[in-house]
Amino acid sequence: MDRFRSLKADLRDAALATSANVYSNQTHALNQRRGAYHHPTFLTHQTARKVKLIYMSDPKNRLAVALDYPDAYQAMKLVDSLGQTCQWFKVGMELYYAAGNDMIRQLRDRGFDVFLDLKLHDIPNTVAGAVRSATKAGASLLTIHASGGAAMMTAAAEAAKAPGSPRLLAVTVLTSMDAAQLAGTGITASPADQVLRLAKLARQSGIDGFVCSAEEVASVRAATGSDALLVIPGIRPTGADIGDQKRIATPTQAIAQGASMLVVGRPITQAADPGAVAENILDEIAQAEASQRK
Ligand SMILES: O=c1ccn([C@@H]2O[C@H](COP(=O)(O)O)[C@@H](O)[C@H]2O)c(=O)[nH]1
Repeated sequence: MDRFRSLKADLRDAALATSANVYSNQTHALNQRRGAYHHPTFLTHQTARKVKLIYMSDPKNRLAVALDYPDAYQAMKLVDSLGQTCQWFKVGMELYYAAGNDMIRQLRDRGFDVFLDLKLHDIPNTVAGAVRSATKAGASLLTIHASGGAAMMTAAAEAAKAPGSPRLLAVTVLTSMDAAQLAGTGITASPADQVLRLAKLARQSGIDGFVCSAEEVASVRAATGSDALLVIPGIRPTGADIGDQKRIATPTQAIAQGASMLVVGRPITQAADPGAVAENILDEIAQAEASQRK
């Protein structure tokens, strides 16, 4: 019995590590050539007692830096200051509306992966078209709002079946909202219940990536499976300014709860030494990951 429990835990950890590594058709070959990330390496040792899965995952694939800047110059200044410390950059509305696809191209030309956080929320036909346009832009991840409903998410998922499409992430309840703010929009469910409801709806609509806070990640993981990509903003290293975020966690807490990838903006971008903060977060991710494997 113990043998099976241990194997199950190994498989769960391995699946978790796999889900943290997001492959897009467009960037996969390039990344492999560059060795920019290590796919989880599975070495199967058949021993008399059990099958052991050993894997390596790269913490760099579990951190996306939010480039919330008003122009490409400031964004690239931060990117360049980080050198090769980080692999994933998130381009949100502020930067995309100012710099457009050229911003994505610049990041990709430097070998980085792009998470396009546009939080699409419109009628199904319009969102499907936006997914097709974002595919041409070259992002690896793209967000839509789960509150757009099942028909909208199904249309987005259909559009994202085209080769080279980004993997879709359904944003559940924004991490800047608490129960009172949610109630103000007419939703009387707790953030935890509403997140779970929307994640299940997204899953049924063909979406297998979700954005929620660390407070809900364990229940979303349980409901959506080990292959789901759970992306968590509202990350605040100990002592960092909370700002407008409400449902927050440290990197260690988020990984321990089952996050696949963390999104961190201001704690890195507003720091006196962004590279040092990013490295500390990557260390925290590596340590949290290691203690999960114990
Ligand atoms: O629920 C959500 C969804 C997206 N975000 C985005 O993540 C970053 C967080 O930035 P910080 O500076 O670390 O707060 C930002 O780009 C948001 O648009 C989120 O915070 N919550």
